[in-house]
Amino acid sequence: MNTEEEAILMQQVSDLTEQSVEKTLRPQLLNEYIGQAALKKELRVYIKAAKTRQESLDHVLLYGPPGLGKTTLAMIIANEMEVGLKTTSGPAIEKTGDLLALLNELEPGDILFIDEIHRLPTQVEEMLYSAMEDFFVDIVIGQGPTAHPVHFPLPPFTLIGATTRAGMLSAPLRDRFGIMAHMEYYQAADLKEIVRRTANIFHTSIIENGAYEIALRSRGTPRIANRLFRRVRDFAQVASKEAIDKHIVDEALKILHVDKVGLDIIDVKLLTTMIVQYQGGPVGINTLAANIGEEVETLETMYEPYLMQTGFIQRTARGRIATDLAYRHLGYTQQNMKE
Ligand SMILES: Nc1ncnc2c1ncn2[C@@H]1O[C@H](COP(=O)(O)OP(=O)(O)OP(=O)(O)O)[C@@H](O)[C@H]1O
Repeated sequence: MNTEEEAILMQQVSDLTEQSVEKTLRPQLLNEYIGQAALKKELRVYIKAAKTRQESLDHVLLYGPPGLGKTTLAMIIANEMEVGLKTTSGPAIEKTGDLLALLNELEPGDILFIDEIHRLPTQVEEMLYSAMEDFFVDIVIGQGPTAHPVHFPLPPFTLIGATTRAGMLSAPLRDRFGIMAHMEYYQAADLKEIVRRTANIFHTSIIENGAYEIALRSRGTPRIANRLFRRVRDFAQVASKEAIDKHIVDEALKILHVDKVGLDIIDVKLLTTMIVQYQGGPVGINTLAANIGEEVETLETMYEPYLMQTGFIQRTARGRIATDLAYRHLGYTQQNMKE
């Protein structure tokens, strides 16, 4: 095995470890799901009503930035409804036959969870319309003169779609979801609770100010909070700290280049490029992506939403602009000079 193959294998092992850690950390019921109070309250009503009527839950669209707990929530809904769950993702369903195979396996009331639903091929998406609305699909079997339509009834089921890009969903698909659930970035107080819960699962002591400091730097995102917690825990272990406190969090996150408000190297690179090379903008996302060597989609889904939410950049018709807050945060004046 050459060095490149070894690096790929190591990355795969690390991805698998991350995934299995995520599974362990997933809350199972709404009561254990921290934050998103308004959404949970709504879901409780819909779940209770559907169960009382002994009907399947209406189709649910979960949308919002990555790592906020969409997959977790889909699993919780299945647990609360006490039904089976089949999980897949948009890119994994390549042909209508793939979708049909999934639909065919559903028991009455089951949930089909499609992550990244905005990436479904058009034909597959079109097949979903009648499946969602009237629980049937019409397919054509055979080719040429022998081709004939077959009507395929389905059991009532719930489709839960998750997307980071609700705007990319076609109107006919979007309109077939009866429950639209917008996932919000988490408040620091909720993230602190998530960090404490994770510490508990890992049998690690954490002091209030340590959990809060991780929360403040987690970009409102549980997945990031859990990841930072695990890295800080490594530093605490090597430093033989009995409990994680703010001091060790500060030290570890300095080494990891995560700043006081959670910006990482790429955020800083993005803002600095806007300020230094483009006088704060407006500048197009393609230009920015090319400049800092990242994919446009990565910038649009992982970085931009948080930078906009926290007021570091604004989106205008002519491109992105860096705000005064961004200048001040990075120590620049409006003349692009480091203060
Ligand atoms: N409200 C919450 N309370 C506790 N832990 C949470 C919560 N939301 C998410 N998590 C944890 O954060 C991690 C990421 O959650 P999840 O995979 O559900 O996110 P996601 O929104 O589906 O992300 P993506 O769309 O990128 O797959 C999981 O380990 C999960 O346990």
